Amino acid sequence: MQLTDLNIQAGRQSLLGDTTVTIPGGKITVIVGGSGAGKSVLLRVLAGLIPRDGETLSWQGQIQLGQSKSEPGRVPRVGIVFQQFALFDELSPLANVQFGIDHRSDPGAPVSQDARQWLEELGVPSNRHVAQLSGGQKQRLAIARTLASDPDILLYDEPTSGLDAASGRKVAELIRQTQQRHQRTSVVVTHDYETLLPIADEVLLLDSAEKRLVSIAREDWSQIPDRMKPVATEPITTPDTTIAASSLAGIDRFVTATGSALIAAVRLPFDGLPLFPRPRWGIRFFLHYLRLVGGPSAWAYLILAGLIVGFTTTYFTFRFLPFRLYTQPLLIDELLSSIGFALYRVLVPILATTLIAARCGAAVAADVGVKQYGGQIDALRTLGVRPQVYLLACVVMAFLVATPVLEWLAFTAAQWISLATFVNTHPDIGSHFWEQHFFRHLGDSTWPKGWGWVMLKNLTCGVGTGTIGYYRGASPKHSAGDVSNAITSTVLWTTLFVLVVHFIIALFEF
Ligand SMILES: Nc1ncnc2c1ncn2[C@@H]1O[C@H](COP(=O)(O)OP(=O)(O)OP(=O)(O)O)[C@@H](O)[C@H]1O
Repeated sequence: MQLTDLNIQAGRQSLLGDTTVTIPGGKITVIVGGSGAGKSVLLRVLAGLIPRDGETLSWQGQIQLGQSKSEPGRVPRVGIVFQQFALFDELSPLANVQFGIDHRSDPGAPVSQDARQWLEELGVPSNRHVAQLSGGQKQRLAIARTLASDPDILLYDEPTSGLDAASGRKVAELIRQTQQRHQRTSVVVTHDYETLLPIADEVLLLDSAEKRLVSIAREDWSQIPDRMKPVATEPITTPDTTIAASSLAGIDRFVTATGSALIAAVRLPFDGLPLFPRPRWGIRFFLHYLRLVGGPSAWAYLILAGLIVGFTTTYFTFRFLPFRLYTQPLLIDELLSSIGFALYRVLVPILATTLIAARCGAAVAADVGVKQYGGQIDALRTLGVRPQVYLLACVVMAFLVATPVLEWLAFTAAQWISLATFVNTHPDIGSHFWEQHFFRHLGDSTWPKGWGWVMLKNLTCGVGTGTIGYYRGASPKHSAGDVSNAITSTVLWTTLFVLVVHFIIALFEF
């Protein structure tokens, strides 16, 4: 791997200036440096996770990754073992590794070993949930998943951090063994030089005073502790949120930062392509989001909402009718058909889509936000998967299916309670009269007149809610507070979006 004139900035602070260095292929290079020197940022630049013109982090220069070992013309795959592991928590250890295998750099190449063999090789129990694994086991699982995806270059970010000395040595040994067995170019960044220098073929020091990567000859390794100095940080400038309208990256950043449903909707067909590199993972993610958006807890919400609106409209319309004794016999059929019309075309759609926007939008923002904060979205990228393909496309499809179903549940409940209320308050008239008139303005009770308008509202609100939730969740997250802010702003934006959609559609509908 060849780095030429590499410059990296974090805000106004320069982390690396005009650095030219070669990282030897097929060997372990350990990059050491003081805390805050920029080791993790450098690794993320090498992994392709930081755009050149990022908001707070940016870089210039050339990074030549060399040749792919399996296919000389192809850009080499860079795999990364993240400091915080970035495992898919909702999947089992076995499924985490299987995901790596299914998205390996060369899908046509034979699989060297199956997921169970990878877990056995790296000593990870397969019968436990990811959350129940120890730090060392998670670290080994992260290594297994990355190796299973068959990268050409393997990056390790602080692989021994958070481990005791004995576990740290085991992980170091494991890196050495896997290197010998699988012959990958490996780059390890660490400040734990005592544990990791013994496995190094080459050592580079990220010299924070010189802002350079300096190669340290083996005979000088003993001087490393003295040359590693913690770095005084400069304040990070507030990002300039100006939209670079001309560049797609600028649009991407704007959409991610604001969850702008309109722009996202225009981009949606492009974001979703190619649809699912591996269909079975697409179906798995789709079912995950379908459960999240349209699962039984959502049914309870919508049925309850339908019951409330169906009861109040039917009961109070007749209860507070002026001069009821005289007017009711004249108006009762008209009122019933108006109630049916208002419930079907306006009240239930608004109530249902607003509830879906708040509840399901927040659920998606939380799910995607945690994936962003926990590094799972970056992990997807380094496994060669565009997160929009599995996450955004599946979120939107889940909303397309769930929104009409939830709205139908709410309307069925509203219809049922309206009938029950009417029969109870007008026992002498009965249910047949209700049935005749409730649907009078709607025609058929199975495909009522105007179902196309209702569907348009449902689908527009569903797609908008899903995209806003996704993009708010996927915006950069530096703390748990950012996840919480994304959820709050999703609720604000999705409910506003839904109300605006209803207002605009109503202008054409009536
Ligand atoms: N997303 C970001 N936006 C702005 N600045 C950042 C960002 N991430 C890191 N930095 C800054 O870049 C500098 C280097 O951070 P980095 O995490 O790479 O340090 P490190 O060498 O890995 O340190 P440590 O060993 O303590 O983990 C720090 O000053 C940090 O504040």
